[in-house]
Amino acid sequence: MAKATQELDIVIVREKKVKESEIPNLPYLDAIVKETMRLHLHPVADFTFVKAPNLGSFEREGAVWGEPEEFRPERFLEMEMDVKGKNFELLPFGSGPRMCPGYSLGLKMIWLKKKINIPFQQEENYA
Ligand code: HEM
Repeated sequence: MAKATQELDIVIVREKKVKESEIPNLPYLDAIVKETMRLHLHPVADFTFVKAPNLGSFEREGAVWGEPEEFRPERFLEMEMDVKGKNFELLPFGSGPRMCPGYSLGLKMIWLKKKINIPFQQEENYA
């Protein structure tokens, strides 16, 4: 939380609200989103992956992650890994032709979650 607050202070300036276009400038918060998905979204995937039932367990695989049960967002700063179906170690939206078509909207909405609690400002040209 301290690191996330510090990143917001440096990049966004306190009291100012975060705009969607500023999300790429917040790598630590992005890493928190990914780490949360790695640890907590795989049970959802387990239910939906009818074609490959154990794909969801890669997210907690020790050989892949090292201390997989530990909440450590920093791991995503040390590696290039996205959540869009390319990296099979982390598939909160599935992969391939039946991958979640709503992933882009889903990823944006995650930043609005109350638990992360980032004050958000609507973009002026937001349709
Ligand atoms: C964080 C939010 C979300 C997560 C974690 C998520 C996750 C998933 C997963 C794991 C699948 C199954 C993929 C597969 O079988 O390979 C799926 C399918 C699907 N998702 Fe999402 N989803 C999210 C948001 C959304 C949103 C916002 C929409 C629509 C606006 C959406 C629409 C769908 C649909 C229609 C499918 C079925 C696709 C198919 O079977 O061809 N999802 N989602």
